[in-house]
Amino acid sequence: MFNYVTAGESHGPYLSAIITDFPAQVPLDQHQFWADLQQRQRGYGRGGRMKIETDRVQITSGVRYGLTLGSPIGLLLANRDFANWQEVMSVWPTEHNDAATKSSADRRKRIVTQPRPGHADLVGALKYDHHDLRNVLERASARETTMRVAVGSLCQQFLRQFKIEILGLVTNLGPVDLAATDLAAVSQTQSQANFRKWQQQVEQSDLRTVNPQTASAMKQAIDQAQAQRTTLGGQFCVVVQGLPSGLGSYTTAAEKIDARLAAALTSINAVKGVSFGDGFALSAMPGRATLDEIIADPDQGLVRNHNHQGGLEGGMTNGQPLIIHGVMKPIPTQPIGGATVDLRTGQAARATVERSDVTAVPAVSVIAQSMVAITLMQAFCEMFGSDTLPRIKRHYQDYLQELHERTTNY
Ligand SMILES: Cc1cc2nc3c(=O)[nH]c(=O)nc-3n(C[C@H](O)[C@H](O)[C@H](O)COP(=O)(O)O)c2cc1C
Ligand SMILES: C=C(O[C@@H]1CC(C(=O)O)=C[C@@H](OP(=O)(O)O)[C@H]1O)C(=O)O
Repeated sequence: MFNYVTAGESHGPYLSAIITDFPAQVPLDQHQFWADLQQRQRGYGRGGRMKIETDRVQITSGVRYGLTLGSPIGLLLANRDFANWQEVMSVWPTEHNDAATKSSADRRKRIVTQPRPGHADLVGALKYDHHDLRNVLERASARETTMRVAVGSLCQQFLRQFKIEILGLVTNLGPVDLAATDLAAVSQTQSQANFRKWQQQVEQSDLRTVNPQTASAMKQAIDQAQAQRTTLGGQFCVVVQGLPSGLGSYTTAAEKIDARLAAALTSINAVKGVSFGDGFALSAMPGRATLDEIIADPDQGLVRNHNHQGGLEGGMTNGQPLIIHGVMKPIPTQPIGGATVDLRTGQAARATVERSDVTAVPAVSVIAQSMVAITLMQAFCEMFGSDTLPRIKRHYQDYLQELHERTTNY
């Protein structure tokens, strides 16, 4: 089955990934690949690290002359910041990595013993018996999501072959909301050309949102948070157009596509909640107002009068646009540090503070878009095969034809 694994520490020499069972004969566009990676880097409110890095991930195997081969696809990216961390992040022993605990030596080695609340530091150190918390935080960092966006970009290029388009956008940042009508304009877009326009608008906005006034209010909120030496969270929405009905399955818990999407999105650092369609608002609605009623259309087959369920029924896509909402907590690292305990002494301390973002909600909307692409491609290949693109296309066309006949000929 199509799958992937990533490796790499935030300030280590490289990030890498291996994708297995990506179908053969899929044309890939290198510029689109890099443009998707750039989207993750450019959001307003990020810290200094994004100025150091240029995430031009290299494809090292599995692709020849722009076409996938069906063999494992290797991805590799050198961390530019490693140049400043060669000693600290050395793979092999160096003269400084003995057990010395003098504070000046610690500073040189950047040993971390004061766990930051809101991070993996404390639990990770106890679980894996690390005494330098850097052994935890380097891998727990969201730097790893670079590789997920790289994998997701290839998945989006595959899905585009089937006219499936995905867009992640920011719908809230701290105190500022995108108006529900603005979001509805995106999620209810009918034509592919218009959806493409929304995609372009989001990609050009450094807040990754669709209303310039909202974007500028969000920027002000970020500037204010920075001036107040704190951070902000927010919300995002991922909209998918052009999906067939039937991805996922009601038959087993593991196959339910809503469960798989929720797992994929909550696997992103700092994402604390996910909902579908009208989501939490459904609880306040009378049941009769929540139905996406079924109507027979002589040309299109069976259509719906609403999309309260966000394109999902019974753990399967139902052919309506997929609408997923997610929430990101505020960046946990605070410039003033949080109260903690030094694990070396047991004394109260302030958490270690390293350079940090003020917010990363625009980046999260890109990562979420990628995770949705990965999850949908997995379900798609389970249903239609994963050997070659032309064969998958034939299976897909057969299925669409079958659905059309079944829902237009009575
Ligand atoms: C794109 C992105 C950038 C992030 N940048 C930072 C950061 O600069 N500083 C920080 O403390 N946390 C940052 N985080 C959040 C932490 O990675 C995350 O909160 C932490 O690993 C703990 O995971 P959890 O919040 O899922 O429990 C970022 C997350 C994402 C997705
Ligand atoms: C490196 C990235 O994000 C990082 C995610 C992150 C964290 O704790 O998650 C902390 C910061 O790391 P640093 O201390 O190196 O600046 C962010 O910059 C990235 O998104 O590529």
